[in-house]
Amino acid sequence: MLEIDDLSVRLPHTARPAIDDVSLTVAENETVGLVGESGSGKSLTARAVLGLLPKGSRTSGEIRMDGADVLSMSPAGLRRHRAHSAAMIYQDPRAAISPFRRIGDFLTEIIREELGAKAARARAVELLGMVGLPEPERHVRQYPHELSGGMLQRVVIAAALAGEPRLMLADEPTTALDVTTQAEIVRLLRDLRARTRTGMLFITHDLELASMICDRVYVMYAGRIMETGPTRRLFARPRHPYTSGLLAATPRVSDLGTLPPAIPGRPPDLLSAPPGCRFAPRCEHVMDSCTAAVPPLVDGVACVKAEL
Ligand SMILES: Nc1ncnc2c1ncn2[C@@H]1O[C@H](COP(=O)(O)OP(=O)(O)OP(=O)(O)O)[C@@H](O)[C@H]1O
Repeated sequence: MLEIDDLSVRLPHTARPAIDDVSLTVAENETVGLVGESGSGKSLTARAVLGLLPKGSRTSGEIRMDGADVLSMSPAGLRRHRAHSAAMIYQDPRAAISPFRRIGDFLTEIIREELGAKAARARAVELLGMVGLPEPERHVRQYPHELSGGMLQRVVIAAALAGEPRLMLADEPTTALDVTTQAEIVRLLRDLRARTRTGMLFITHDLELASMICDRVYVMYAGRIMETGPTRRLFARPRHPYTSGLLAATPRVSDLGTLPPAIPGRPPDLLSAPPGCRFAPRCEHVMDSCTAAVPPLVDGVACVKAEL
């Protein structure tokens, strides 16, 4: 359904591409994780899928949604694409909804023209029911400040579903919520996928969360895919030192009182381009050949050591 081929995106005044030769697919009814530390290029990848890259970006490669080339779509084509083929769920629901608009108006924004006011309102009530809100008839008349963060995130998900998109792009959809609400939203996304067959690209820095919901995972670092594979295999037997490092650094409640080992150092910013493997400066297994050339992704892993 979604096919990204060798996508590179370079932002103005930077030393290396923010997205560097990324290939990624999402099939119908599949949930795919895009995981990595802050600044690795996850959000930018989602924005590229929506045709929403920052001005002045230089792009190469291809993004196809059901065969249609996203990067060459007209403005009208892109509007249709964002409503009906790929819809975004953002991290912070309070930032996504204007505080001055009623929930019903927000929800019917993209369908009002097509359906007319009355049918759009009925659809808004139906959508709020779909995402498990208790009193849809009342909620459509309410303003955002009258709902909790978790309820508002359900509204944002309902809005994403309004145009019956084929694909949902969920960018850290639970990060702004407390843990109990996080679990509820993850459950909702899982249920919706079973009911609607919508594919999902689930973006997160949280590996545990990815393991709960994703069929496959791509691990991204400094704009490149370091490793990819089925979730279960990736977590049981990580092959890239970065994936192992991320897994080891994930805190677990059972390890009470001990801090997990963090990966030393920080990811490179866009003004530096370490030669060869981008992760080499932080890698405990680094060898001379690591800095000689960028290791290609072979058989799901981009690491010289994994090929030995
Ligand atoms: N509009 C923009 N202008 C300039 N630089 C940008 C812009 N958007 C993203 N970047 C830069 O591109 C890189 C990738 O950012 P991106 O937001 O995709 O990372 P991320 O993995 O989603 O991280 P986070 O979890 O912090 O959002 C970062 O270095 C970021 O500073």
